[in-house]
Amino acid sequence: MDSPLLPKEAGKFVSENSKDVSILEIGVQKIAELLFEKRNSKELDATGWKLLHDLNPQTMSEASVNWVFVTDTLNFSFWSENDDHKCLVKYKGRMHSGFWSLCAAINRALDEGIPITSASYFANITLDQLKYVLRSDTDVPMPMIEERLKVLKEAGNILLERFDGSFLNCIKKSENSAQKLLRLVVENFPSYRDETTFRGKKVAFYKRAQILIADIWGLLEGKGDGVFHDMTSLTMFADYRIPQALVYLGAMKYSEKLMKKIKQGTLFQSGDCQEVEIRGCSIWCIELILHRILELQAQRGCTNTHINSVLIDYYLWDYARDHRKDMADIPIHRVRCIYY
Ligand SMILES: Nc1nc2c(c(CN[C@H]3C=C[C@H](O)[C@@H]3O)cn2[C@@H]2O[C@H](COP(=O)(O)O)[C@@H](O)[C@H]2O)c(=O)[nH]1
Repeated sequence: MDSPLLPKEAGKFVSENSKDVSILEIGVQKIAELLFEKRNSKELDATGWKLLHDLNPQTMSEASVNWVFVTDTLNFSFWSENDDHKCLVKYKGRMHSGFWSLCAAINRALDEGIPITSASYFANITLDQLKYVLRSDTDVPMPMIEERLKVLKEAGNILLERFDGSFLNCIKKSENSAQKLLRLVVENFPSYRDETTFRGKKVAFYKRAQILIADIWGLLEGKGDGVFHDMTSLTMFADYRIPQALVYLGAMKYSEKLMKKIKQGTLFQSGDCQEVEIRGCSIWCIELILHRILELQAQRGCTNTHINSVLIDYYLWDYARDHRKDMADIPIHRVRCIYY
C-alpha cells in the first residue's frame, strides 16, 4: 500500500485542490506581523508549555512523559452539542472545560491515588474505572467514553509489550528525530493513524502523533531526550479550534455553502471532502504564516528567534481558547472521531 503524503505535503496538496476553503494572503500577513512582534515572548517559546499552563506537569520526569502520552492518547473530541451545557471538571477549586477538562481529570485521579498514567493500570482499566476517572462535575459526561476506553487499553498493552511500559523508551528509539518518533508512534499505535484519502491521494494529518511529540518537546523544554533536531518538520495540529481562529482572524475563508452547513451544526464524518479541506488548508495556512514570519525576520535582521509551526499552533490555540466569546459567530466544524 502506497504511503500517504506526510502532513506538510498533505496540507499543500489539499490547499491546491480545495473548493470550499481558501487561504487569504492578507490574513496570513496580519497574523505573521502579530506573531513577529511576540517573537521573544514566552508565548512563542518551548518553556511556555509549562509556564503558561499549570495543569501540565511542571517537572521533567518519566512519570510526566507518561502523563503526556496518556493525555495525548485521549486528546480528541471535547466539544458538546450545546456549549452552555457541557462536561466540566473541577480541580483545585477551578472548573475546566474541553481539553483542559481531560488534564484536570487526569490530575484529579493521580491526587486520588489512581495510577492512571501507569501502563500496567490503564492497559487493564475497566469502563467503570475510566468513567470514574473522567467523571464530569456537570450532568454532561465527556464525549466518546467507549472510544476512549478502547484506544487507552490498546495503547497501554502496546506500551507494555513493546516499550517496557514507558513512552520514554519509545522516545529513546527516535535518536532525537521528530520524524523518526512520528513513524514509531503511527507504526506502533493504531489510534494515532490519522490518515484519509483526498482526490484519490492518501494524505496524513497525524494530529495527535505530532502534538504528542510537541508536548514531549515542551515538557522537556527541548533538552535531553526532548532534543529533536528536526522540530521544523512538524506542522500545526489539525484540530477544530485552529481553523476557527484562522477564519476569525481573516487568514482562511469558507465558501457560503460550507459556512451555512457549519452554522447549522452539521455533523461531518472524518474524511469528508470538506472536513479534509478545513484540516489541510489549516496546515498549509500556518506554513505560509511561518514563511512570512521568517521573511520579516530576514528583512529586519532578526536571526536569534526559533519560531516554528508548533509554536505558532500553540499560540493560536491558546488565543482561540481566550477569545471564545469573540469567535462565537464562527462555529467549529463538528466531527466525532478519535483523531482530534
Ligand atoms: N491545534 C491544537 N489543538 C489542540 C491543542 C490542545 C492542547 N494543547 C495545549 C497543551 C499544552 C500546549 O501548551 C497547548 O496549549 C488540544 N487541542 C485540540 O483542540 C480541541 C480541544 O479544544 P477545546 O474543546 O477548546 O478544549 C481538540 O481537538 C484537541 O485535540 C493544541 O495545542 N493545538
